[in-house]
Amino acid sequence: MASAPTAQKTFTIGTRSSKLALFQTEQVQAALKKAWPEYDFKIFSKETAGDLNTTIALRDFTTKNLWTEELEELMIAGQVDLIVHSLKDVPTLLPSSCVLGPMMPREDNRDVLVVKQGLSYKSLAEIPAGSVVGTSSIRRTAQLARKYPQLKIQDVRGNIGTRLAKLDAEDSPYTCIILAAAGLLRLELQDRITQYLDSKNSGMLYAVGQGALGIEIRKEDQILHEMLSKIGHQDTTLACLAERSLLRTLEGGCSAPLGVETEWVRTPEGAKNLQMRSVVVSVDGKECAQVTLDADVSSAASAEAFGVTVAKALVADGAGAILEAIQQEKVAKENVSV
Ligand SMILES: NCc1[nH]cc(CCC(=O)O)c1CC(=O)O
Repeated sequence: MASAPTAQKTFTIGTRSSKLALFQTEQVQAALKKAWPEYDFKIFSKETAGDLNTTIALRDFTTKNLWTEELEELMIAGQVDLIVHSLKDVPTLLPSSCVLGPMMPREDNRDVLVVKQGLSYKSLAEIPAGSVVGTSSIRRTAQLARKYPQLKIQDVRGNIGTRLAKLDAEDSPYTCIILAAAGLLRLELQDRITQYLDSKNSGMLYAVGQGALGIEIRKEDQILHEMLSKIGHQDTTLACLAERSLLRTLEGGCSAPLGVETEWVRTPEGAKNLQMRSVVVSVDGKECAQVTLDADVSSAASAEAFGVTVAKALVADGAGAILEAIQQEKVAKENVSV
């Protein structure tokens, strides 16, 4: 019998208290319990600043750590041992004493179209010109403006249930909204998915880390690192590290209009490579930089290096100017609102 790595018997998992966050955390709890039955894993949930603020568009927040900071403080203080996040919401730079552990298999990474109840459109291409699409994501807004300029875009905030209710309300301005497949699938709302969006059928790429869970631990916590390795999935971890390295290198943070699509592909020589499609689009959809590359990625270091390579290629294709323009507009806005 393998020897137990620690005398600690109970581990506390921190999470936001939204339905989706709790559901995801219960999945991690169950996987850990199965892999390490001799230990107990209890859940501590907390509403974060991000949950409490549902009126302001996300991109207008100046602090990037809306969803993560308060839980990180509790972990650094030792009150929780690990934190389960939607990886998409985890900033690319973590506090120096925190790291992400090995990642569990990723859920579907794509965005999806959800059409208002009672309407029969089957795809983005079928939505009539002038219809309103609900999204508060600058990435979705920019890509829609580029590929579907005939559609109007309007903010829709709140958790998944709230957004669906806003879509379906009788006096709703929206014909459809765009959401991540993962959240709907985890909440067993797959019936609401009208169309899965990808590079081939709609040209819509997803957010860095989308569909994956980020499990954050204290950097020195070798024991939890070892425990998480047992439930981790190398292909997911490496793809997500590469995506996050790309975003970090572009320095766009969560408000960058960056879309990605990673996939493990066979090279003509039979090797397994990580392929990354990536796009940076200006908010009005008029400028666009895009790059597709693949590389032999077999370690965290090579995943990070690949992300940097893709970032440099995107900048060479014009991404730098697009991001700079967005940054300048943001600074101008902040000055006005003071
Ligand atoms: N930004 C909010 C958010 N963060 C994580 C998810 C769920 C899907 C995931 O795990 O990526 C969502 C909702 C959405 O974008 O539709």
